[in-house]
Amino acid sequence: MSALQRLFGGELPRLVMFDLDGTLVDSVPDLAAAVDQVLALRGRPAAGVAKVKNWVGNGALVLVRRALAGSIDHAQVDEAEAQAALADFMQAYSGGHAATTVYAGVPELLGWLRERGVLLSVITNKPERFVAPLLKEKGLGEFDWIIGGDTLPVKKPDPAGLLRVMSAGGVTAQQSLFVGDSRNDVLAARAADVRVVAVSYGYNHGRPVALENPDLLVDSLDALI
Ligand SMILES: O=C(O)COP(=O)(O)O
Ligand SMILES: [Mg+2]
Repeated sequence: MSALQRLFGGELPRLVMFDLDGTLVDSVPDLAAAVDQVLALRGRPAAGVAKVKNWVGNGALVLVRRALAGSIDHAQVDEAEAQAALADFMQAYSGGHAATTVYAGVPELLGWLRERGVLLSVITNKPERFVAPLLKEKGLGEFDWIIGGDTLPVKKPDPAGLLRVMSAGGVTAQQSLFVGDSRNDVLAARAADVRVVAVSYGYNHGRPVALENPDLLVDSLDALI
């Protein structure tokens, strides 16, 4: 029996919802390049991949606020300045996803779930406009529902995206799984009463995601099959 079936008492979930950045794709190289362009426009030194990796996960506005602050704590950043930087970021990140790569094990799990008729969704805090083009460019195939960070009035850790998708699919929380890399993913899944698998390789603000107490922690997604 697969690890996924073990987690569901011998059955398969009917719906699997995935986080995107740090779970399906390693997108930090392109995110960092866009952040560094925003900083360069302001005459500021580049942040680089290592810092940006710890700043990703709360959406584009928080990412640029952290970049302007130069730290994960962005409380002091002026809102008008942040909005101007966000506009520059959206422009810079539209440059494409050439440096973004799909994590090992992802195509295998997606193919395995599709063969079994499991419903699939992506629920990410990345702005919605970037999501479908990125999934297409990386050959990750069709998902039944995509929710971006600006699709709804709230984003993860709020469970609204998960609730919306489960309702659209006519699927209960018991029949659903969330797969993510960060605290926000675990909190959103818990708030929706959905089981959650975490991947150890992603971005969790510099903190091991095991500390967030997922139901299962895997080093690669093909460990589920
Ligand atoms: O844009 C972000 O903050 C990261 O999004 P994620 O929810 O796909 O990890
Ligand atoms: Mg993530």
